[in-house]
This record gives sequence, C-alpha cells and structure tokens, in this order.
Amino acid sequence: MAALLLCNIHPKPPPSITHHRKRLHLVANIRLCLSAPKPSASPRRRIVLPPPKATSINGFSIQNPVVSPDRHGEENLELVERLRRWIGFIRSVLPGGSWWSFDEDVHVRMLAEPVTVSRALVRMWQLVAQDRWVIFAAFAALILAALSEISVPHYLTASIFSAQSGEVAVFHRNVRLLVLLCFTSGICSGLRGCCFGIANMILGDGYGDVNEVKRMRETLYSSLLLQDISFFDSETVGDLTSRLGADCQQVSRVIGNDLNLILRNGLQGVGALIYLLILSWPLGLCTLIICSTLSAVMLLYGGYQKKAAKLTQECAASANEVAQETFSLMRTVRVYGTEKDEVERYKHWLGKLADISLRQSAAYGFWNLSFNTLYHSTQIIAVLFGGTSILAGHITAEKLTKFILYSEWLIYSTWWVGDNLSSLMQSVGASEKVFQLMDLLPSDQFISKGLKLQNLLGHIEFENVSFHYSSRSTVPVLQHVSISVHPSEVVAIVGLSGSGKSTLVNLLLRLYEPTNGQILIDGVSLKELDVMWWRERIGFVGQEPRLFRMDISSNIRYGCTRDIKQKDVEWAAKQAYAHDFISSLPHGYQTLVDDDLLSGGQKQRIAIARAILRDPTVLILDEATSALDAESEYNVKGVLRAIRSDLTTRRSVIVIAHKLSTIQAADRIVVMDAGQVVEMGSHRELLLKDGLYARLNRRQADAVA
Ligand SMILES: Nc1ncnc2c1ncn2[C@@H]1O[C@H](COP(=O)(O)OP(=O)(O)OP(=O)(O)O)[C@@H](O)[C@H]1O
Repeated sequence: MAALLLCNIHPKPPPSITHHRKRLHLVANIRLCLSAPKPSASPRRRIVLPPPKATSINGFSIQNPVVSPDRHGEENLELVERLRRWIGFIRSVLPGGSWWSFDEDVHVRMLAEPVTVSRALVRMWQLVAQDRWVIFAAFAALILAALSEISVPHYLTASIFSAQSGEVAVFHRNVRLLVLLCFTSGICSGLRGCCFGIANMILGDGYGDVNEVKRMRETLYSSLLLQDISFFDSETVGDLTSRLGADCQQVSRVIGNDLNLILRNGLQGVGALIYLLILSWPLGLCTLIICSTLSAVMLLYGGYQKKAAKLTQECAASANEVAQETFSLMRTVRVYGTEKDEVERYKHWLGKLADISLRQSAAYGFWNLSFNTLYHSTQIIAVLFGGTSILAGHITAEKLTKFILYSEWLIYSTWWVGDNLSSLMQSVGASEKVFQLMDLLPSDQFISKGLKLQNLLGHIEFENVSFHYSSRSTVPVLQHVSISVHPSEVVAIVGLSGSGKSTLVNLLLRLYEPTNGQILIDGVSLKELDVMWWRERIGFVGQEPRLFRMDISSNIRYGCTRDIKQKDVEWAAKQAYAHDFISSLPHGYQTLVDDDLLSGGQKQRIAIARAILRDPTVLILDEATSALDAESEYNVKGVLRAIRSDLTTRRSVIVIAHKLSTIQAADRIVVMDAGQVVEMGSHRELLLKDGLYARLNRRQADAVA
C-alpha cells in the first residue's frame, strides 16, 4: 500500500528525466573519445603509417599508436595503448580530474568584485522594492500552499488506515480535510505563481508593454548610455547587447523562479523533517544524515554550475559579437567570399559553449547519481529499521507508511532545493556582469551642471592642447595644438590621414577631454560649460553619417530640441539639396530608411539637412561632402557659403576635407601632420610657403591631370 501511495501521490517528477538528452550527448562524446582506431594494416601486408600524431580532446591528450611490423606486437601495443587511454580518461573524469576544468582561454573580464548570493539578492530586492506588495503576497501564498501540501500525506494515510479499521466518522473527517487542503493548496499555488510571475516581469523577464516592466533592462540600458565614449571604445556592441538580453533574462529568473522554488521546497523539507523526528527520532536522524550528505554534494555542484554559468555567458557574448559583426559587415563578407570563415569563427564559440554544456551535463549526471543512491538508501533504512520495529511492536504500519511518505518528501525537497540552488548560482553568476555594468557611475558630463552662456558668439580657441586615447596611452594623437576660430570664420583643417583632424573635432564636441591644455569657448573653458547646452549649439556632419531606422523626416529632426514643423524639415532638406531625391521616394519624407537603404551621398545630404535644421552657432563638417557628386558638392558648398554670408546668423564653420579644392575659399587653412599644426594661413599664403599644403595640392592636381 505504501508503494502504491508513493507512486500516486508525490507531485514531483523524478529528476533523471529532464536531462536525459544531455546525458545521451555525454555518452556519445565519451564514445567518440574512446573509440578504437580502425584496423589500419592487413596481417600480410606491411603498411607504412604516417608518424603518430598527438590529438587532444578537451585537453585530454591522446597519442596515436605506433604500428610495428609484427602483428602480435602491434595488437599488444594497441591494446596497451587503448588500456592506457581508458585509464587516463577514467582518471580525468573522476571528481577533481582534469576533464572537469574549463577551457583556460575563455577569459572572464571582471570590472569589479565578484557578486555574492546575498549581494545579488539585495540588488534584486532594490529593483522590485517599489512593488514589494507583490513579493509579500507571493510569500504569504507560498507559505499557505506549502503547509497545505505538506499536510496531504498525513491525512491521506490516516484516511486509508481509518477506512481499513472501519472508523467511519474519522474517515469522513479526514476526507473532508483532504478536500479542503486540496483547494487551499491549489488556490495558493496559483496565487504564488502569479505573484512571482509579476515580480519576474518587473525585474526584467517580461515582454509585454505593461507599465514599468523590464526594470533591470531599463536600469542597465540607461547606465550604459550615460557612459563616457571611451567606455564604448573598449566594449563591443555584441557583448553589451548580450548583457542586456540573455543575461538580464537569466538574472530575472532568480525571484520568480529559483527563489520561489527554493523557499517552497525548503519550507516543505523542514516541515517533513520535524514530522519525521516526531514520528521516530532514530529514523528521522538517519534521513537527516542522508539529506546533509545530499546538501554537501549540492553545494559543490552549485559552485561548479556558477563557474560554468559565467563562462557560458562569456562564450555566448563572444558568439553574439561575431554574429553581430558579420551581419553588420555582410556586404564585405559577401564580396570577399568569407562566409565559411565567418561560420568557422562562430562555430569556434559554439564549440566552447558545447564543451561547457557537456561538463555541466556530466556534473548533472553525478548529481543525479548521488541523489538516487541516497534516496534509495532512505527507503532501505526505513524498510529495514521500520520493519524490525513493526515486528517488535514499537511502531504501527500506519506510522511506517507516513514515515516513508515524509522521508520521500524530505529527500525530494532537498533535491529540488539543490537543483534550484544550482540554477540560482547560475543566475548569480550571470548577475555579476549585469550589476557591475549597472554600478558604473555615469560620465561626469551628465552629473555636473555647467554654465550656459547668455549670448554665444562662437569664438573657439584650442590652447596648447595635447591628447592621447586611453586605449592607446603611449601614442600621442595631438601635441601642443593651438588654433583659434573667430566668430563667423570658416576654418579648414587639412592633413594626411591619421594626423588627428577628427580627434580635434571629437575634443570640441567633448566626446573626450584633452590630456593637456584647454579649449575655450568665448573665453570660457569648455569643461565649465553645460555639455548638453553646448552640443545643442553645434551642427555636426561626420565622415560616414549613419541613419536611424525611422522615416526620413524623423532622421532630419533627430536631436533637434526646437519646435519643428514639417515645412522647416523640407526647407532644411532643400538647403542640403536632398529634397528632390526624398520627394522621388515612394513615401517621400515618410519613407522608412536605415543605413543600407540610401547611397552614401544621399545619407550625407540628410545629415547636412539635420545639421542645418539645428540652426547651429558652430558648424562642423568632417569630410561631409566626400560622397557627393560634383554637382551636389558644388550646390552644397553654395549653401554653406550662403549660411556663412548670412549676417543675421553668425556661424563659425570648421571644415575637414581631403579634397583641397573644396576648402580653397576658407578664411584660414590649418595644416596638420602627426598630431601637430605645421602650417596655417589662407590658400594663397600656404601655396607661397611651398610646404606640406603646397605639396598636397600639387599631388592632387597631378592625380586629376
Ligand atoms: N577611438 C580611438 N581609440 C584609439 N585610437 C584612435 C581612436 N580614434 C582614432 N584613433 C587614432 O588616432 C589617430 C588620429 O585619428 P583621427 O581620426 O583623428 O585622424 P584623421 O586625421 O581624422 O584621419 P582621417 O583623415 O583618415 O579621418 C590615428 O592614429 C587613429 O588610429
């Protein structure tokens, strides 16, 4: 009868089913590793084999057998070799063996101290604290459901044995209680699941458009967006999107899933243990010892899973990075025919992921093995000691049945706690990077409130500015640069590629800070100005303007804080000679574009329209006309001339150009070489000087001729 009850009432599935597939994978891999080499020589013919090659599978080195001309000797050697490999492999897969260690070349980049479980939980609590009522309701439902569920075996056994002994009143009372317990546990379990689900959604696992969902993703995203530009020089897009996607999802499972199940099973386990000790303390003590052993194995397993989770995270991010890069450079990949190479690059990381997953599955197998052995030990102990006690008349069959049911409950609860604890460890492992990124302080530029000048004239002065990028601190990019741009002046910056022209503009936009010297705007240090205010007054067209996946009108309006009407957008587009091509598109200004749907010249014209629409005091054009055809370039230059000569709007213009013909009319030309200003003057003055500018000019003229 006890066996019948055991089969029917326990609500949880046996642990071994879930990972059956993974274990098959493991077996297949081990078979692959140990399969004997195919017979390579017939008995009569002498075959000269190539020299033995060393092979390595997961760091387990295998030496191919040396073939002797003598067949018996050859077979013996082969047998010895196979035996040696078997022993080597068995030793490596035993707990603590080399097979279990993870690949060394997967580098986990750490930004701060590792996160402990308690710290991770505190951080998650901070994220859901705003909606703490959900968590409290979830815990209340959890406690009620757990208490109801744990009482079921008691009343079930009591009902059966009261029916057997013919106590009708007791039987009916027990059945009524059973029905009540079933209802309470059902309703409370439903409530618990719902409340934890909501908590999960708040934390970041939700995909609905419910208010305040995805708090973790939001927090992480805004923390990332407020970092200095140099941060993005060192982090890759694939890595960051991986943190925002898969890692946030993994972390958000903690409260809604892992913690929920750990608490439920923990509570039920403690209840079952108390009940067991009350029923029979010696038998209860035996079960407790077995459960403690299980807990010790569980802790080891949890630690291993945490490490595996971190490595999985790194490999997944690297695979993501490769895919992202390949997709964004798809045209280059296609033209150079490197699809296979890219697949290999991706496969490399997938291989590493599979490698980690294999070890995780094997660890899971060990964990299940320990569980099953210890689980059956409790049954044997119960039957052995319990049966003897029944025979001696110390306990009743009803008590023993209850004991077996509750000991099973206890051991399954321990198993579930262990299983969810390892999942919790994985989530904590994944949370490390997420929290470290969340904890990064925003760039100073967003914290400090700077000055806003009443009347900006646009007088720019670089005073002895030197700079190097922090990612290459030994390479000076700018050295002692001193330039001034007067209000309404057009200054062109020319020089060889890599001489630091764009860097100069980056400093003016405050994307980076000078390492030495300072930049003054109307006599005030740029550092003291409110950076958002300053950037609002700049119109910038970069070397390779990129468009957002939105309609053309929104792309032109992008970042403009003024109240803009559609006619203003069209005016700016006309000024940038973009109106005609926009109007010829099927949906005109409402055409959805992204970076790949327009030509380089069309994108440049939209970017110029965007800069003009801002009505900037300082206009910066970094190779802004490089992709324009001769006519558009001529027209756009005409617009720039008009903007400049418009006396009602005073505008300082900085133009960087490689085509020297485009900047001849500039008020001043600054020539740069290796991060230094080597010449300065008008086109005519510089030609007379016969220096670098004159040389570059001659070269370009020769190239055209
Ligand atoms: N984000 C960065 N991190 C590190 N080094 C950089 C970075 N950006 C540019 N550099 C380096 O700084 C130097 C100057 O680059 P910059 O882009 O300012 O040159 P440039 O004169 O504008 O070149 P080009 O005319 O080809 O655009 C180059 O050696 C470049 O490799």
